[in-house]
Amino acid sequence: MTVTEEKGTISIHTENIFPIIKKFLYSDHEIFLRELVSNAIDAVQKLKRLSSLGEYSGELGELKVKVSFDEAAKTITVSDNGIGMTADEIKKYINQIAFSGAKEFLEKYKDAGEGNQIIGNFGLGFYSAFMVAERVEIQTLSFREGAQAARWASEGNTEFEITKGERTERGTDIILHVAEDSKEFLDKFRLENILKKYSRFMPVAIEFDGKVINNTAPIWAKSPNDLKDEDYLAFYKELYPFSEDPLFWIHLNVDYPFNLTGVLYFPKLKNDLSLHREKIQLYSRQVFITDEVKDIVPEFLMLLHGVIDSPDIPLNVSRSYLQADSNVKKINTHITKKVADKLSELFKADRKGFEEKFDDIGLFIKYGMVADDKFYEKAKDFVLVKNTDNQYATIEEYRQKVEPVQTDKEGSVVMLYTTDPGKQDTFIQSAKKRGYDVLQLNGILDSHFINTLESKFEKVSLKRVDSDTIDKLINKEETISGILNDEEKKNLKEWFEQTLNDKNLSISVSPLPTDELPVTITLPEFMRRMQDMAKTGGNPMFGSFPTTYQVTINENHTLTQEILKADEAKRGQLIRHVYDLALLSQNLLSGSHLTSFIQRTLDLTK
Ligand SMILES: Nc1ncnc2c1ncn2[C@@H]1O[C@H](COP(=O)(O)OP(=O)(O)OP(=O)(O)O)[C@@H](O)[C@H]1O
Repeated sequence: MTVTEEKGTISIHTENIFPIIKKFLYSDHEIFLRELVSNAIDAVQKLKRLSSLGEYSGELGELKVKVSFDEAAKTITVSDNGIGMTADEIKKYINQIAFSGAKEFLEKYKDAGEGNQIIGNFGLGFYSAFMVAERVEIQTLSFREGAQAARWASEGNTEFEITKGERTERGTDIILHVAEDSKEFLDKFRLENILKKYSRFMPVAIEFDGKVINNTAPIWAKSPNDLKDEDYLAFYKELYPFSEDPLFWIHLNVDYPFNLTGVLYFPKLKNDLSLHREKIQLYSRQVFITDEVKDIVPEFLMLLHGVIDSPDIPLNVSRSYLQADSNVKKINTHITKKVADKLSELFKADRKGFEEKFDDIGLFIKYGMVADDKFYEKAKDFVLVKNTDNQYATIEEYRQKVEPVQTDKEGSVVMLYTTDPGKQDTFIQSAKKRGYDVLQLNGILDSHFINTLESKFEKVSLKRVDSDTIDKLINKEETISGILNDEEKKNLKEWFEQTLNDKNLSISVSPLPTDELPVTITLPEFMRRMQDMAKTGGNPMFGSFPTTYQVTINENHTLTQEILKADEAKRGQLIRHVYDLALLSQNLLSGSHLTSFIQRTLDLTK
C-alpha cells in the first residue's frame, strides 16, 4: 500500500458543475462545515465499530473532531482521528463517490427545471467544500496496518493530484483554502455559530477554539427509562432558553418500519399561534438539518416544540416530492397517533390534571380535530368543553347531560354557547332560567371547531345564546300563547319600523315569556357564522353581505301594553326606550344613542 504519485481527471462529463452548484446553493454556503464535520464524525464512528467488531486492535485514543482556522494562511481545517483513507480509497471515495454526488445534484437540478425550488440542504457531502474553497487538500493516514499517508488536492474542477502525505497519526485533515469571496468564514464567531447550529448534538466531541462545542448525548438519543422529568425540562431550556416550562412531552422512539427518535414538547399555547410555529428542529443522526419542518410535520403539530431525528426523511429532494414521500407520510401518521395516545393517556390517568391544563392544550387539540380526521377520531373522546360555571365535560358527557332539557322538536340536541359571557349575559341568564346550560366557546378556532362537531355528531347542533329569542333558540313543541290580536300586532310592527327607521332591522312581534325583555335583538346563527368564517379564512364574500338583525317585540310584556295604550309622543319615546334596553343588554349602546338614553331615563323618572 504505497502511494504512487498521480495526476488524473475525475470522470464526470460535465466540466462546469461547480459554478452551477455554487450559484444555486448560494444562501446555504455555510453547510460545507456541517458536511465536513459529519464526514469526520462518520470516520470516527466507523473506527469505533471496527474496533468493537475486533477488526481494529490498535488504540482508539480520545476520539474527536477538531475544527480550526488560520486567518493569515486563509485556511479552515477539519481534522479527525477516525479511519483515514489510503490513496486507493481516496480515488474510490473522493474521486468517484464525492464527485458523483455533485453530478447527481446537477441532474436533479436539471429535472426540477428552472422555477422549481431545490431544497437547500441537499447532501452534497465532501464536494460542498468547494462552495467556499478555491482549493481543497486532504491529508490522511488510514487505520490499516502499514498504510502510507496520502495527500489529495483539487481546485474543484475535474482535475486532482495525489501525492505522498504528511500525516503521522491515524485520521484525516480536510484543509480548505478559502476563496476570496468566502473570507467571511475565516472568523471565530462565524465558525462557532455554524458549528453550534448544525453540530450542537453530533455524537462525537467537536473541539473548536480550545473547547468542546457539542453535547454528544442529547436526551432523544437516550432511552426514556433512563430519563427523569428534570432531564426533559433541562433539555427544553437548552433548546429554548427563554421559554416557559412546557406542559408535558412525548419521547418518540421507533425502529420499524422507519427510524425515528425525538422529543416533542407541548408548550403553553397563547392565542397568537404564529408565536409557536417553526420551533421543531429536524435532525438526521444527530446532525441538524432544518427547523423548517413545514412539509414534514402536519400543520397542527407544528405548534409543538422539540426535536425529531430520522435518517429516513429524504432531504435531497424538492418540497412537493417530500409531501408525497411514503416515509414522510408514515412518520406523520405515527407522530399524530403518538400525540393523540399521549393526550388520551393523560386524560385517563389524571382527569383533574387534564382539566387544569385544558385551557393551554385545548387550542392544540381543537386544531388537530379540525385539521386531521384520524386525530379527530381519537380526540373526540378526550376533548373538553367548559360551561359558564367552569365545569368541564367531554362532548359525549355533555350531550347526555343536556339532552333531557335541550332537545328540540326535531330530536336534535341543541348546545348553546357564548363567545363573550360578559356581553351576552342577559341571554345567558335567560337560558339558565329555562334550565339550559351554556358553553364557553371563545377561542380563536372555535368557530371551526363548532362546524367540525356538527358535521361529526349526528343530531347535535350548536347555537350561540344570543342568536335567537329564547323560545326559538331551542325550538320545542310547546307554544307560548300571545295576548295581542292581529290588528294590534300589525300596528306595533309599523310603529317600530317608523320610529327606528333602519332597513337593516327585521322587526316581528312574538309571544315570549313575560320575564323576557320587551324587545330582543338577535343576529341569526347562520349569518354570524358566515361572518366569522370570512374572518378566519373562509369565503370572504360572506363577510360583505349586509347584516340583518332580528328585532323581536315581546307581545306579552307589560311595557308592550303600555306602548299600545300610549299617545303618539309617549309611544315614540317608549319604543326608543325598549329598543335601547335591548341594545344595552348586549353592550351595543354607545355614543349619542347612549346619551339620549340616559336623558330619556332621567325624564321618565321625573
Ligand atoms: N474525514 C474522512 N475520513 C474518512 N473518509 C472520508 C472522510 N471524508 C470523506 N470520506 C470518504 O469519502 C466519501 C464521500 O464523502 P461524501 O461526503 O461526498 O459522501 P457521503 O458522506 O458518502 O454522503 P453524504 O455526504 O452525501 O451523506 C465518504 O463516504 C467517505 O468514505
